Amino acid sequence: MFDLLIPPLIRLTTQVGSMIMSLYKSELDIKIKLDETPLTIADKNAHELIIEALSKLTPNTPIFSEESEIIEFSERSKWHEYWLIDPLDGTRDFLEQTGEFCICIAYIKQHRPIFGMIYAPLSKTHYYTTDVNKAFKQQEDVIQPLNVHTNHHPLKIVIGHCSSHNEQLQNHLGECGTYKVSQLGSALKFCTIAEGRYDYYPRFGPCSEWDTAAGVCILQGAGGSVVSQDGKPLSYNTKDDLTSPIFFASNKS
Ligand SMILES: Nc1ncnc2c1ncn2[C@@H]1O[C@H](COP(=O)(O)O)[C@@H](OP(=O)(O)O)[C@H]1O
Ligand SMILES: [Mg+2]
Repeated sequence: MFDLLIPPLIRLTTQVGSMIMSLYKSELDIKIKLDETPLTIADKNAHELIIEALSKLTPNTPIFSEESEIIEFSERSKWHEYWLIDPLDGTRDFLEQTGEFCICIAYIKQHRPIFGMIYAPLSKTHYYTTDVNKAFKQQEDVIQPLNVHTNHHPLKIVIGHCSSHNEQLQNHLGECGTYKVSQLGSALKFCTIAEGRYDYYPRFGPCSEWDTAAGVCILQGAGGSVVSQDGKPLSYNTKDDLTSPIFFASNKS
């Protein structure tokens, strides 16, 4: 199913990415949401374009986006399969003009992501999985398989920009031996492990199911994994609350 959907999804995300780039570095009104993250016209337009296109591609599949109206768990719990979207992940980085933002599209089945696509509009790079759960990177029509790297020495760790003061993270890093840490915005962190550029991404700060689903699937396809503190894979659409737990994304399967 996804092998057939990949070409239209690449066209869609490229188009949405162009719209996002047309607003990059311009002065935008910023609304602060309840979770204290910013919202702009770029997030809203991206949401609308993606919902419109996905509704045509798979008319019978529910779609849930970071910018959707709240859908109560009593309703969502009836879904066995659905699209889970972050139309613009890394809005803060988009506004701060770091280039570290992306579009995330995941397909969830029985509480697990079975397809993921991430598009980085600035570098015009797609990352996606296929029907046989392999992961690929596509840039200017060059397609390369994604494979994690064995641990670098020192260990190459990637974290979010807002994470450096997180006490739990600092304690955890203290147990990581010799490492070099870099900061990067958005779900592109998962892609950098899938590409073999980094080894490990521990996340203690808040984030939501739409922030992780596509990245988890891509990293798994590249031979890595994402687990919560109990060592189990992350589950989706199992509760009222949409926040993701503390997790550890790594180059280990
Ligand atoms: N206080 C908070 N509560 C919930 N999610 C938060 C948050 N602060 C940041 N996030 C999530 O973290 C994402 C950014 O990740 P990172 O810090 O790794 O760059 C944001 O994505 P959006 O930009 O799509 O809102 C947002 O969903
Ligand atoms: Mg996000």
